[in-house]
Amino acid sequence: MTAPTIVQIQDVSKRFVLHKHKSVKERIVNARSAREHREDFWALRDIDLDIPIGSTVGLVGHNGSGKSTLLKVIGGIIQPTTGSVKRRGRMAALLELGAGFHPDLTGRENVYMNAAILGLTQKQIDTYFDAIVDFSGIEEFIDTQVKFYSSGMYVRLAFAVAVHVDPDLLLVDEVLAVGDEPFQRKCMEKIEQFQREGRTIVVVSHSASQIGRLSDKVVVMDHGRMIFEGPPADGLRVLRFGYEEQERSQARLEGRPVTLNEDASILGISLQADGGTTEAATSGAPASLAFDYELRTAQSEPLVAGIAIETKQGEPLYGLNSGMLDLALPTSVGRHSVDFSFDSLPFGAGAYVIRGSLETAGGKSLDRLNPASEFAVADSLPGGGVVRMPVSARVRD
Ligand SMILES: Nc1ncnc2c1ncn2[C@@H]1O[C@H](COP(=O)(O)OP(=O)(O)OP(=O)(O)O)[C@@H](O)[C@H]1O
Repeated sequence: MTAPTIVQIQDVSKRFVLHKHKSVKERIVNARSAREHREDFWALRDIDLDIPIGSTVGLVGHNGSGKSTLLKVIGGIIQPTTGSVKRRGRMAALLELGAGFHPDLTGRENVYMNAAILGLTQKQIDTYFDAIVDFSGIEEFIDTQVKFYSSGMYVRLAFAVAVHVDPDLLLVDEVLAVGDEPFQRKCMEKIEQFQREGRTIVVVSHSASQIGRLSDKVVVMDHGRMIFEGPPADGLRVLRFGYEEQERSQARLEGRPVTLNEDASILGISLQADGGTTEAATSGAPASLAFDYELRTAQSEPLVAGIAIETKQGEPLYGLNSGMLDLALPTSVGRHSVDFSFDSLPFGAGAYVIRGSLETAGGKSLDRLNPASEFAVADSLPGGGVVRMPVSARVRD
């Protein structure tokens, strides 16, 4: 059974018309036809997306890929050129700086105006007002016109209003990055509270760790198109390495047919412990990574095998290649294996992803496997965080 949706986006595209002014010279030369040049620009193309009630969706993508436009379309702040958006429930949106507040009004007046726009009655706003100001931490400036606010103060107040109007759907666009560290933490805690309360959140962020930590689902935008929708770890990998690479590696892991590079391919990279391949390791115990590759053409240049270990959210933890160890790899046709051995696995309890690359010493990529495999670590050493170190302690005095 699929969860009921709070937002349904069907076949949405958004076109902007760009007005390109000709250069002065062109205008003089073609004085009579000196009208400006209009050009269509599609910021969103063919978007279909259902957002289930109670989910947190992270919108990611490179600059200009259409994340903010999609968020504004979801929020009804801009209308799509084609397609439809259905939304239910009360919505609060924290979009780019400058949207929402009137510069000439004071913080207090803006809180009242903003909360009223979001559907609160005068009485409800009176009830929430102190909590809003308290959360924002800017009570000293509440009677100052917001045009004199710093961007951090502005975001503090806007976020405080957004989270106190009891929204079913909260839209957040990057603005959290503006606040200082303690305020960001406070916002994250509030967002986590919203998640526990079953509210729906759509967040645009360039911070992979924020997206990885918050989202149940990631949508990757690329040139106005949605190129991926799925688990955050996979989405973040698509963002970093591209859709093609993620798809290819996934297909290879699942044994689906893919066209391999003619010359060489990585057959697999797996964790070895207690004499066999495993997906379960123990922190502090010895472990090794077996890197298996096949050459179909003999290589004239030396080869370099690279491995990387990351968290499931794609945060890099460790990288190594055979070149750093001055290890000469076989370059003849056939299957070869390299073992990277570690005396003690330094990771804490959690799930980790291995990826790898095979290239020539001159930097030509022969193959990449990303992800190559995953493993889970169980703790045996005391400590917290991602890293575990053998430790002892004694009282000196
Ligand atoms: N009002 C507008 N008129 C014309 N073009 C626009 C308008 N709004 C956005 N665009 C264009 O649409 C594209 C997508 O913009 P959008 O702000 O959605 O990207 P984004 O993925 O949020 O980028 P960023 O990470 O840089 O914030 C950009 O090329 C942008 O210049």
